[in-house]
Amino acid sequence: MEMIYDTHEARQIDEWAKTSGLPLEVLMERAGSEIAKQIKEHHDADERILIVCGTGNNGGDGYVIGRELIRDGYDITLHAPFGEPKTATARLHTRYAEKFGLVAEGICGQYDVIVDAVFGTGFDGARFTKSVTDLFAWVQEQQQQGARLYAVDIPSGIPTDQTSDFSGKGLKADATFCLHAFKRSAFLVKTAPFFGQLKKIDLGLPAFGGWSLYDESIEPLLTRNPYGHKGTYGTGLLIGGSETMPGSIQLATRAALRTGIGKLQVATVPSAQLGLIINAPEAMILDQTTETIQGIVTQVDVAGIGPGLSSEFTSEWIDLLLRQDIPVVLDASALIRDSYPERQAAIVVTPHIGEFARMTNQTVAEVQDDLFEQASAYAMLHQVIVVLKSHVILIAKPDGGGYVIAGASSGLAKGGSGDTLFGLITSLLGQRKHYQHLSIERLIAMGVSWYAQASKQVEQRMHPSSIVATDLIEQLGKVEG
Ligand SMILES: NC(=O)C1=CN([C@@H]2O[C@H](COP(=O)(O)OP(=O)(O)OC[C@H]3O[C@@H](n4cnc5c(N)ncnc54)[C@H](O)[C@@H]3O)[C@@H](O)[C@H]2O)[C@H](O)CC1
Ligand SMILES: [K+]
Repeated sequence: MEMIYDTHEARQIDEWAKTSGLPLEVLMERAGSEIAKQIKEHHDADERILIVCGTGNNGGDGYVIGRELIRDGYDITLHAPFGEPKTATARLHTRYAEKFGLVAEGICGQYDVIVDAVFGTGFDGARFTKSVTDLFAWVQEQQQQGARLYAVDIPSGIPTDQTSDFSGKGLKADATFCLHAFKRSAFLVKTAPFFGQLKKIDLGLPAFGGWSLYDESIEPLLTRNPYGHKGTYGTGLLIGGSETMPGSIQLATRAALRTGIGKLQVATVPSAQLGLIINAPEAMILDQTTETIQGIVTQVDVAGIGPGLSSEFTSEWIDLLLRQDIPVVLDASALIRDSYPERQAAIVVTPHIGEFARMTNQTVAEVQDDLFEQASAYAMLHQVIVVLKSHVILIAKPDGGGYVIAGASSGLAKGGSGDTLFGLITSLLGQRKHYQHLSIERLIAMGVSWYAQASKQVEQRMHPSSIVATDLIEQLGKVEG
């Protein structure tokens, strides 16, 4: 799994390397030479390559890249618009690069490739001077004339951790070489488009830190125990649906049934019951009353509540579920609590970004700007697992870390997707006994990955605008791991 860092973690790993005996000069050498290698794989020595270097270590990386390329006979111009790098590490590499004939020059004419080594994690957005704006405008002009732009670590002008002060001004790369770990802003809605293709550069450091990009195989979810019976895969209870919103609970039910739960009980209203008889005859149907829920809750392995629900008893039912020693999934209209009881079994909340903004008394923009921190803060404060649905899906763990699942189809940005994901997560948590080797958060991440992969596959046969939740549910069974 690839790590996702904030500025603090990026500094910490540098510090760790230094105190463990590996100086920063070596990391810079690795970063620059690995990036140069990748550039050589895609470009010939006769292409005009410009490397623009800043005054910090990002600029130092640029000098190493330039040195490696010039050594191999590439046509390199190195430009340092704000003067030579000032850090000791970068200066060491500047001096060494000079021995290869690499010195800062002026810019002239059109370039085929531009390497952006101006600002990395040390960029200060509050200091946006005219010379920076002019430099960015010049680079953009070059891009319009056909230059390809590669960013080192982060596209210049882009903040690393959160985007609340982001001016919208920054270089827009075709690809970004992310050093050692991805940075948070590569997954934030305002800044993600600036990164282009993400390429991880291995610096040989150990994995460390809280957040990672979930990219593991979902194979374990698709393998069944040949000696299993329906009891092996748990019994789930879903509570949802109302007379005006009978559809959501049907989608949730069908998604749960398609993702392996052994038995499923669904407490819903009469109009939704009718739909379930036709569309999900495998489910067992219950009345949506306190008495019925009280009776069944002691006999299930997981309970999920919320989709399409509109009842004056919602709060009472949530209390009932939380009193049992089983995982509980809260979605949609069940996302109404501002505190949660201390308990052994997991509590999972699955808000979309709008619901999460309401739950935390913020605007959607405020949440989007600081997505990782917001999700982590809620998970840690309330000791719950947060599945936050945005353009990416974050799974925040109560210990402060989490997983990001990216790459789902844009066709999921519509009604019904959330109900599907809720059904899937509830179903997997009901099968905990079968998946004991996985932590609950990894099980959820794998489930979300299953959902994202299915959505991508549906995209191969229909336009994202046309995809509906039903297509996705059908596809779940066809994903191969
Ligand atoms: N482990 C790793 O990932 C490694 C990363 N490396 C690279 O180091 C940079 C971070 O370096 P740092 O020196 O801390 O900061 P920057 O180079 O990003 O920039 C600081 C530099 O820029 C000046 N500055 C900041 N904001 C502005 C502004 N708005 N206008 C003008 N000037 C500005 C500031 O004064 C400093 O001089 C990381 O991104 C990686 O690329 C290591 O090379 C290897 C290990
Ligand atoms: K950069």
